[in-house]
Formats: sequence, structure tokens, C-alpha cells
Amino acid sequence: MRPPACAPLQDELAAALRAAAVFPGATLCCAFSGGVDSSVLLHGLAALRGTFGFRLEAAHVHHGLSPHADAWATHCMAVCAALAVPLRVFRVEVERGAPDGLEAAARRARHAVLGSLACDWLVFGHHQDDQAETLLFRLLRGTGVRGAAAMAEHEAGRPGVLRPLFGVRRERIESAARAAGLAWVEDESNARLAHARNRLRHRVLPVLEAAFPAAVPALVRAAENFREADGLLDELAALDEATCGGRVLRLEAVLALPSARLRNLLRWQVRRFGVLPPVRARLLEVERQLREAAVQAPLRMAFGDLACCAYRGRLWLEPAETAAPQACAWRGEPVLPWGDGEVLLRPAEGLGLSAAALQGAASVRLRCRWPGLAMRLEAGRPRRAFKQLCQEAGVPPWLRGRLPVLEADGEAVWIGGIGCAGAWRAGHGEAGVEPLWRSG
Ligand SMILES: Nc1ncnc2c1ncn2[C@@H]1O[C@H](COP(=O)(O)OP(=O)(O)OP(=O)(O)O)[C@@H](O)[C@H]1O
Repeated sequence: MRPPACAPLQDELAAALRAAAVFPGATLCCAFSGGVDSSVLLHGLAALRGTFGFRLEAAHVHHGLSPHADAWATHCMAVCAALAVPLRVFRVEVERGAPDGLEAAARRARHAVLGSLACDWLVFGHHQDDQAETLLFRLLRGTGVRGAAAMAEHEAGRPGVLRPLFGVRRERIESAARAAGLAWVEDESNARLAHARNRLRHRVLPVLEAAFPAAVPALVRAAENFREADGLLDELAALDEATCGGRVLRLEAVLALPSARLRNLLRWQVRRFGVLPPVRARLLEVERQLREAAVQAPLRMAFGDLACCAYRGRLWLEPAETAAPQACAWRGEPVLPWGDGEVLLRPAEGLGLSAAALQGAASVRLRCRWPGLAMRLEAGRPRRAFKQLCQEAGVPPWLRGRLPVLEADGEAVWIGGIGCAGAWRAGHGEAGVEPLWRSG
């Protein structure tokens, strides 16, 4: 396969690379499906390597869904060989029976692989029509402002994302590919009207454009406006979080926010966990429960992939599911696994537990609470039951079963989040072991 004499859409691509400040020596990885868009992109980028001084690679994801998948991968290898672009082909396992369909599952698998590649920029062939379709598709599903912002032309990150064909219409890409004599593959699933996205592309958008000839660029502009509004909502959430006390929020301050701002703040906090915000109905329900509950009452509510917790006037989000901690013996290791987190046991002079006392014990192990567990925090003060200790330390009820307890010869000598037993403390200048629980 010989590369074309003249690569397509050079000016548009060069302008986009300049706007993204692609620097000499950067590694660009072209997400190469073998379709017309990423073929134009790959040829264009290959021709611009010399001018910009970047290193170009390509990645093809083999979903194994089409009977032609092997042929597509072979085509991509031939194109990349002709352009002297190193190509990596990744076979992915697409989840069957995913609730949002096979297409969405394939997209997830593809993005998981591509997003983990070591490069400076991951470059996609998305164009104006893709953006218009994405916005319309999301609006028809009742998206919020963030979803309506659709795709960005560049996204910072490691790798960053670049879409240098963002300003170009599909038609122009196809005619440029034909003019340059490129060969590309056609994914037969793009024509299947069973997929909602394809119905939008083939049935709805042509009708819209017949009635509103500027529909696509107008939708692209609308997405830009939504993106700007989304950025402002993020800024507002950051301000509100700071006013309400930081990541762990003061419940009273949160409840003083107007409803839309309260929900905006929670949505923003959810995204920090890298998970999708819960559906609107759930957000409204959580807000209702927060407003109705007494400020001091313990609450733990399912919140998408997270839990929204309120306890003693504080409000925070945490992972809904955490791995059950397994008991384990301690034989002097500096760190022991504990559920999704760990317990560090660091040597520290005069701090934590007495190293000599621990060494003298026949058995030391890390475990969960047990019936009848009690501990005396200070010599001369009464022994306290586990429940009282938790109440005094402000540990909410649902966390108590996950607290790590260090047991020496049947006695609790340290409880994570609570402290050390007075009788086991290292004295001044004595070698100590300071336990520290880092939850996942
Ligand atoms: N199998 C693949 N391997 C590598 N890159 C791909 C593959 N499929 C798609 N891409 C990349 O994604 C871009 C968009 O492709 P397409 O429009 O088919 O995907 P989409 O599902 O609509 O978009 P997205 O993947 O961003 O949700 C392509 O131009 C290409 O850069």
C-alpha cells in the first residue's frame, strides 16, 4: 500500500495542532479504526510529523464483534506500515448483555484501553457532525449541562485528548479522502437502524437539516455554550464547597444553600470520585432526606456508585461498596492490608504502642471488632465499650464494622480512628510502633 502523494486537510489539522500547542518531541497516538475519519486523520498527521516534530503512533482496538474485525485490523496494519507509523492492536473483551447495549459496552472497552496508553496526546477523528449527533443524542435522553457540553476539542490529561477534525464537516472529510485516493473500511454496524444513534444520524439529522440548513454548526455552537456554562457551575461548586467546610461538608451550611446549588455541589463532588453522578430522581430524593433528617441523625444513602453520608452535622460521600477486611497476623511488617486500604505500623520513638510490649505478646493480629470488645484509653480512666468509644470519637455506625482493631493476646491495644490502649503506650524515649489506618 503506497501513501497518497498529497495528504488531506493539512491546513485544518495544522491549525488544530497549533491551537492545542502540540510541542516538538511530543508523542501523539492516533486512535485508528480504519474508517474514513481516522484514515484522513492518520494520513494528515503522518504528513505533519516533520513540520511539528512530534512522534506519531497509532492504536487500533479489535472488538471482535464484526465478522470483518480481523480484516479491519489487517487493513490498519498495512496502512500504518506504508506510513511508517508504529501500530498497536488491542483485542478487547466486550461485555455481553450490558444494560446500555453492546455499542456502549464496546465504547467503554475501547476507551478503557486507549485512555491507559502512555503518550502525550490521544488523537481522535471526531468531527462536527459527530459533535452535533452527540449533543442531540444526549438531549433526547434528558442530559444536564455537563452532558450537553458533549466533546471538547482538546482535553488536558495524561494522555490529553485531541480532536483536530472538530471544525470539519463529515462530507468534507469524505471528499478529501476520495480526492487523496485513500482506502478505508466501512463498519457495517454504522448502517444498522436498530441502534438509536444510527437512527439519529440517518433518519433524524437529514430531516432536521432539510428544515434548518445550519442545524449542525448551530448544535456545535450550542455545545460550546453549554461547555462554558458547565465550567461556571464547576467554579460555583468549588466556591460552595470551600464555604461549606471542604470535602467533608458542614451539613448546616449545605442545607442553607438553595436547592439547585446544593445539588450542583453534590454532583461536582461525585465526579471527583471518577464515577457518573446519580440520576436526577436520586439526587432529589437524597436532598429531600437530608432536609428532613435532624442535623445530628446518622444517614447513609445509596447515591449511584457512592454513598452519601451524614453524621453529627457533617456530610460526605464515600464508596458504596468496600472490600470486607480480612483478619491477619502481625509479625513486624511495616504495612498490613485492610479492606480497600491498609494499616501502617511505623517505628516511632515515644509514640504509639510499646514495641517491647508487642514483641512480648504471643499473638498479635489485626481484626474487626468482636463481642464484648472494650478498651481503656488512659490508665486510671474507665474501660469503655467499643460502641461508646465509637460514639465519643464520632465514628458513624456503618463504619464501625470496618474499623481495624489490633489485638494482642486477646486484648484490644489499638483501634483505627480511636487510639491506643493506655497500658500499651510507648513511654517517653521508648521504641514505639505507631499504627496508622489509611482507608481506601
Ligand atoms: N476500533 C477502534 N480503534 C481505535 N480507534 C477507534 C476505534 N473506533 C473508533 N475509534 C476512534 O474514535 C473516533 C470516533 O469513532 P466513532 O464515531 O465510531 O465512535 P463513537 O463511539 O461515535 O465515539 P466515541 O468513541 O468517542 O464515543 C474515530 O475517529 C477513531 O479516532
